[in-house]
Amino acid sequence: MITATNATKRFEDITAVDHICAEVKDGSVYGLIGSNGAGKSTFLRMLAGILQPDEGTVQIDGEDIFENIAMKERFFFISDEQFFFPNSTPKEMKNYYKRFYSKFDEARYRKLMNGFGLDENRKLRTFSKGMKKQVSVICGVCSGTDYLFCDETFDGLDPVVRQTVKSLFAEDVADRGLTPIIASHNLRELEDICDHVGLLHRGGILFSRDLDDMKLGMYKMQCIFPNPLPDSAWEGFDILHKEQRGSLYTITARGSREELLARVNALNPTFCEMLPLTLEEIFINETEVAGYDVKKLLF
Ligand SMILES: Nc1ncnc2c1ncn2[C@@H]1O[C@H](COP(=O)(O)OP(=O)(O)OP(=O)(O)O)[C@@H](O)[C@H]1O
Repeated sequence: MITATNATKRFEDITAVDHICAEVKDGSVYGLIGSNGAGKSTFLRMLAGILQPDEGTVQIDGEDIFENIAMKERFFFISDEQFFFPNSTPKEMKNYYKRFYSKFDEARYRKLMNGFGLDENRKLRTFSKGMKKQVSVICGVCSGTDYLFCDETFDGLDPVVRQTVKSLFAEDVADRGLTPIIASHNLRELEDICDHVGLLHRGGILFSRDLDDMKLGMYKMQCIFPNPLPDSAWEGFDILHKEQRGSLYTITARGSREELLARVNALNPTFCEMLPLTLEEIFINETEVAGYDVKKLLF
């Protein structure tokens, strides 16, 4: 398990990460969301042992990460600014990682390189940004580490590759309990992969939730009422959001599915359906309730 306790990092007068406390459970997919400059990369660089916290601790299974050689084999960092040796090829990078990561799965590396249509003997400097990211992802998942730290990993990948990469991560989470921590400024990007999201703002974690908990007991309903309803009709509902366009009402409310349906049906709609909530909607609703305007922070 990864634990950050009051982790703080300053660059002269800038506090990039400000007393972060977070726990990342093994086998979960943790999304780290935040606007530009929120501190996501700095936090990941602390997790990867590149930066030493000025205050607090960042630990894996109770052991500090910084300058802990044995710990380095437990994670792979797919940095936003990827590092490859000058003039190297994917094959040379793979051989380097193989020396470093004892569980490196070469057969899988070959399969994935072929699957992605990448030439392992071509110089990486001749690869596109997206192709370089693909090589990093392949090396990352093949390294057999417990943790994968991803900084804007989906940026620059086309939609098909993005989905493939998400599937690869999901496979490893299910098969061998991999724990990816994915930093992104795009909540939508994490919609279908994360089970826990932390919202970082000005170096601090503003909000951190399990998505299952957030989804539980929150529903969106679209209903048509032939006649306008008085506001009093909604009394007794725990409404998070209400929108009316003519006879169409879109309501987001807390409660059990059955209870909400029964209440709405008692108002005699001509039509009513339950719609799935997007991660963005859940987050906006939850943070609004907590007094934050997340739209200003992320969009
Ligand atoms: N090496 C550094 N020297 C000085 N300031 C730094 C350094 N690295 C980061 N910072 C500052 O720390 C703050 C957080 O930066 P960081 O890169 O962690 O944000 P981020 O959330 O990853 O942003 P983005 O989404 O734009 O990549 C910013 O104000 C940034 O200018």
